[in-house]
Amino acid sequence: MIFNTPTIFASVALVALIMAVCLILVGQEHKRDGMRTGGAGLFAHALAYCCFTLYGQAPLWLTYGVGNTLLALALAFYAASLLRIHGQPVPWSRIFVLPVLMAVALAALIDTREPRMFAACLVLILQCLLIMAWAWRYARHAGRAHLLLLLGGGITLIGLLLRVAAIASGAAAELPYDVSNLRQTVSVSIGTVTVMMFSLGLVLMAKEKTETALREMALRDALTGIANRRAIIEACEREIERARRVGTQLSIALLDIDHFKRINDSHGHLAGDAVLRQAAGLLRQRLRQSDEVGRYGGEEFLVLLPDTGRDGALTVIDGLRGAVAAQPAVFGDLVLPYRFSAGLWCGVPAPGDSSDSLIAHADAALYEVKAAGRDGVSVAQPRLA
Ligand SMILES: Nc1nc2c(ncn2[C@@H]2O[C@H](COP(=O)(O)OP(=O)(O)OP(=O)(O)O)[C@@H](O)[C@H]2O)c(=O)[nH]1
Repeated sequence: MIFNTPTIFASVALVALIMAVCLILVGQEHKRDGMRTGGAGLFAHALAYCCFTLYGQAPLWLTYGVGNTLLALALAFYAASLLRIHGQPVPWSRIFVLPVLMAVALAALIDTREPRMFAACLVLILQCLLIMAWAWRYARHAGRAHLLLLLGGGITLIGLLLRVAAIASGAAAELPYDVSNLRQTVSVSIGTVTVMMFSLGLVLMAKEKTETALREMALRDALTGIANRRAIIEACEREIERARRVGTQLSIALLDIDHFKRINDSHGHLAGDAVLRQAAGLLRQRLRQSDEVGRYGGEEFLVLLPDTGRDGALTVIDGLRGAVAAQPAVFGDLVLPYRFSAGLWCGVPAPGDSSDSLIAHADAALYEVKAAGRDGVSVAQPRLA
């Protein structure tokens, strides 16, 4: 089916304009999430296609030169939007090199036919490749929205390569923007795919990014930055299940800072917060990557030591106690020494064991240490077979 080429240009321009207005309106609320930048790209896209619509009725420098430069500008904004959505700094001067190159090349080659067409396609191809590379690099871990950019970029690339092939094979005369034939219908309709897939891809990417950030926030303790109670209990369930399945040892340690209330009462809540932050940082720093630590309660931390039996766990806890003694917390000019007590459960989880029951054993051991004067470790008694 062959469509009238200027009509396709006008339709794409209208779609791009509507979507630009939507994104710019939505982006007002969240200035840094890349929506307004994406909207600016769509606006440039719409203007570019308006220029193409006028082909044959207005000067070539406007319909071809400005039109293609606006299209390059649109792709530059899409690339910038992608970076903004993923919290990356936008290298504005480098991003605009390709649109500037397009403007300069078309100014120099506007009176030629094949060279100017080649130059325009080449710059757009480079920009598509850049968007695809950045979508792959920055977005693939957040979800699947990057696939839309990869697909949209890929289809646009195919369209551009078909144009290059047509120009190279001497068919450039069939490609002016006011000629309607099958080749033009296919090639120009691809512009619709670019607009739809890039804009939808960017919006979904922003959504995925926000969801990832919310998920992270829901599992982090705001004060210390380590896992919160919910996250560490989930991790505990996972480790219990894994240790039971594989039949390996697991140690669960409940650490509680001694007389923490006194720190708050003597130096204020902010000093207490500084102690909690320092303790959390120290635990994270001293433990292995495969170990897990989370804030279980006010001044209580839960530590999971996979593949670690009683002796190993006692060595780890002694190491932590030594580190805490050697590195008191600091709050302004204040040096705040602190100690902690630890209750441990160690063993291979049995079928009925859950995080609740094993943490309760560690808690009972911790209670013994507190009752015996604090600043020590106790291991829950192994269950009788
Ligand atoms: N600064 C600060 N204090 C907190 C936070 N969460 C809980 N606390 C305080 O931690 C204190 C815990 O007090 P207790 O449960 O009596 O424990 P403790 O003083 O450490 O006594 P022992 O555990 O028996 O050694 C309370 O005063 C809580 O207000 C927090 O996020 N920041």
